Amino acid sequence: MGTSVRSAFVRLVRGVDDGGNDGTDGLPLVVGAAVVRDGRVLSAQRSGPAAAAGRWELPGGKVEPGETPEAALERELTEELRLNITRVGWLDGASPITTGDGRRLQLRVAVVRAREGDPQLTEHTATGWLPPESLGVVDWLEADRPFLPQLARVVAILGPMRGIFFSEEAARSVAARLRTGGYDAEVLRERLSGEDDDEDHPWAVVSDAPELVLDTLVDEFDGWLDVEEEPVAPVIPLRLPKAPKRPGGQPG
Ligand SMILES: Nc1nc2c([nH]c(=O)n2[C@H]2C[C@H](O)[C@@H](COP(=O)(O)OP(=O)(O)OP(=O)(O)O)O2)c(=O)[nH]1
Repeated sequence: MGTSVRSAFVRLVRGVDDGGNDGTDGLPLVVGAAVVRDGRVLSAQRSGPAAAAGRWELPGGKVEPGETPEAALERELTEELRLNITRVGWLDGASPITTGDGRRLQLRVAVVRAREGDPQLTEHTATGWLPPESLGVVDWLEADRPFLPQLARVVAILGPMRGIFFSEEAARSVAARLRTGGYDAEVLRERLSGEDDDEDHPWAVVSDAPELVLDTLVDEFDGWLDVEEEPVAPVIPLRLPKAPKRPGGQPG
């Protein structure tokens, strides 16, 4: 990608970050992971402090000084639940948090995949996998609630494939075209602010459209298809009989 395109992208992302009117500007960041597996979202029940104990959250925690939000997510998910994650994209928006001792923070949420293995409890008292239509059944921390409608839509359509674009405009145009064609489509932001790295993907369109449809739009809007690798099931050797089976073993 050329420098001018990249810096335009960086400005674009920063502009979106700065332009928010949700009162979260500049507040220290807490990142939460919506781990999605088999169409369900992992929720985790807090063990403390007293005011939050028993309530549900997206596993994660505070971003440490000098740490990227992505690294913080990976660290927290390993520490708290022993899960190795890959990131799918950041949901839009940030939500203000006021802690029990009066500190103000902001919550951002990423949709992630966990490689393999079940979550192991180290800090939480329980975990549960919620289908998108039942996200509201648990008692979420306040800051998580604004994300639930968006999260439900993304989970409902999250397939193994998505289109990636370097401009928000392209991603939103593709999503609009898909919706016009009768498909569901959501735009996810791939990172919080412009880090200059060719490997980083700025905007993703998640849709239930068939590959051919998404592929055509990806070509037209100068993006590419990102195919999520599905875990490969282990091959269990079949135990085949060595001879034809006949009742009583008699020749037929
Ligand atoms: N992890 C997480 N914290 C959330 C969510 N929603 C929400 O309001 N919070 C609040 C609870 C806490 O006040 C704060 C995050 O604190 P934490 O205790 O999880 O963070 P941490 O692991 O970095 O903790 P610490 O040991 O540094 O205190 O954000 C959420 O979905 N996930």
